[in-house]
Amino acid sequence: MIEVHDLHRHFGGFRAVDGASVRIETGSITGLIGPNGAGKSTLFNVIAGVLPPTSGRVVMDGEDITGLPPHELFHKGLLRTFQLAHEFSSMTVRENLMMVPGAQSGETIWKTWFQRGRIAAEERTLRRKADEVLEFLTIRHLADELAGNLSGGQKKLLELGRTMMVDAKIVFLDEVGAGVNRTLLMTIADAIIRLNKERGYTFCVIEHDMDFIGKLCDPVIVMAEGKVLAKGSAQDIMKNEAVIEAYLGTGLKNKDMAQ
Ligand SMILES: Nc1ncnc2c1ncn2[C@@H]1O[C@H](COP(=O)(O)OP(=O)(O)OP(=O)(O)O)[C@@H](O)[C@H]1O
Repeated sequence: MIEVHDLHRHFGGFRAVDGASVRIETGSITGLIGPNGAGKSTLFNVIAGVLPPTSGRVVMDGEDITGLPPHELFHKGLLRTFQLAHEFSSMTVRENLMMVPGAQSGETIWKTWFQRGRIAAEERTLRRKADEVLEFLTIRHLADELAGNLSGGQKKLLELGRTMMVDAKIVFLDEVGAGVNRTLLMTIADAIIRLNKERGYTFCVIEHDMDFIGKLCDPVIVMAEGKVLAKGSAQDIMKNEAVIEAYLGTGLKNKDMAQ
């Protein structure tokens, strides 16, 4: 479980996150929504160690993890997905999975230098694991494709696949649906649900598409102006007056909330 206590993140005098307290229960797929500029990504970045907080605390399973750098959180099983780095686009999909830090045994180069047989065995294991991940995500046929040639949605699946190469416990997904076609979006939703049900992953998902949020997330947390405005089931949230009010005038509400 992740507990965020009275978190603030200011940029100069601007309060991007302004005293947010949230709880992400183990085993949940928690949605994080809110109008543009509500502070969702900033909150994510503070939890995932990408940005230090101005004040407040982040606790994971009882342990204070406030301000820990991403690689330490990574070893604790807390991962935030990022768009594929540019340099990985010229590698194949399978190679991208095999390169995930921590997926290897972590031996020093010096030791492995004398154990080439072992490296080969480790590479076979990694390759098998990568292929299992691709199978799970229904993109085995893309194994030898260059990552740079994937569509937006396929890249999202690959990002998800990278979290499966290590023992992720909780995964933060930012704007999964941006630029992804409907069919692929539902493939991604299915993969998230199966990872949650079959492998015990906890997810926290930022997304503007309310169909996607409604299909996937319970509970849904709504942020506005750096604060938590409401928390509840997707159905309740869509009926909540304060939430509707917060979306009014942003142009988002009409498209995404009024369905
Ligand atoms: N590095 C930064 N420096 C200054 N202001 C920032 C910085 N990062 C974010 N902000 C501001 O903080 C506010 C919250 O941004 P944030 O990206 O967290 O919102 P969001 O809810 O994720 O919005 P969106 O849905 O548009 O991505 C915005 O007004 C943004 O301009």
